[in-house]
Amino acid sequence: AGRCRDRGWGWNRDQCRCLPRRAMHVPSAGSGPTGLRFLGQEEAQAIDQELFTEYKFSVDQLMELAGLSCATAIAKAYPPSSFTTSQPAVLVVCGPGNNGGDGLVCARHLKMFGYQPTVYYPKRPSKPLFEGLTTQCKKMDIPFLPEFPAEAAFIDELYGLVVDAIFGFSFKGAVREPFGSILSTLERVTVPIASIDIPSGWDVEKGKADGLQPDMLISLTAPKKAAMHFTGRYHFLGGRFVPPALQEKYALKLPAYPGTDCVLQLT
Ligand SMILES: NC(=O)C1=CN([C@@H]2O[C@H](COP(=O)(O)OP(=O)(O)OC[C@H]3O[C@@H](n4cnc5c(N)ncnc54)[C@H](O)[C@@H]3O)[C@@H](O)[C@H]2O)[C@H](O)CC1
Ligand SMILES: [K+]
Repeated sequence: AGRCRDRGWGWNRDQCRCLPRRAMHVPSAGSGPTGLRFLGQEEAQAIDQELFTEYKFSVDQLMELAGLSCATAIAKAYPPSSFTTSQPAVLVVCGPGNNGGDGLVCARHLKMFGYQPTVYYPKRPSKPLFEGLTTQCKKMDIPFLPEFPAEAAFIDELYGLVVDAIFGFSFKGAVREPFGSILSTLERVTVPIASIDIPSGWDVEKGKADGLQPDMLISLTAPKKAAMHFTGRYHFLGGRFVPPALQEKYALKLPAYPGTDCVLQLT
């Protein structure tokens, strides 16, 4: 089981054993077991835009629901009692866009749920939304790291989980600094990584075979095509805010969320 934590290895639920990730089954078509659709990058952005322009949601409304979904999914997969560190310490790494905003909301809810989150947020947009979310975290006594840990081993020692909120569905091209160095350190950590919406550094449609291999993926609204290449243990769907007419327009075929839950476990 120790090998399962090694980079390049993961738990295969079908065969109930650890396997090299490259040997695992990768679905080939554009739809998953429930028939739900995997979105392309432009389609994900179009749905996002329509939620704001046609359906009149505000970004902070949807971000709050997205971040709450992420914290809820994390609490289901990694309850505080499962941490081997003295405290349920979580490192939340936030990027410069809305994916990073989801990370800040997630950190705040994790704190409410009894975790000890620490945020690293190197590129902060000077917009009231992100400034407000940062202040909310600070006023909840969530520490912000001035520098990223230089060694993956420091992260393994101090934290039981890393939340990857660096890039979401708008990521394009080669990773620019400082995120290239951050991602190469994260690729070497052995504690589980939970990625929000897309494993950061992955092409939104094609994935990245030699990139970050998170243990958990929380797809928001609907999984993007990259999710077909996800081989970690937990895949959750969150962001239960898409009105039925919009679900129908984009033929999302979302599975039914259980009761009043804001997340649904896909695998
Ligand atoms: N409808 C929904 O499901 C909602 C999802 N949310 C979350 O929002 C992100 C998408 O947010 P967006 O701001 O459009 O983009 P990103 O966060 O993915 O990143 C943009 C940010 O990153 C920079 N960037 C892009 N490519 C690179 C690169 N190669 N190197 C370095 N930097 C790069 C870019 O300049 C921008 O600054 C979605 O995934 C969800 O997580 C909303 O919270 C709610 C609605
Ligand atoms: K991410």
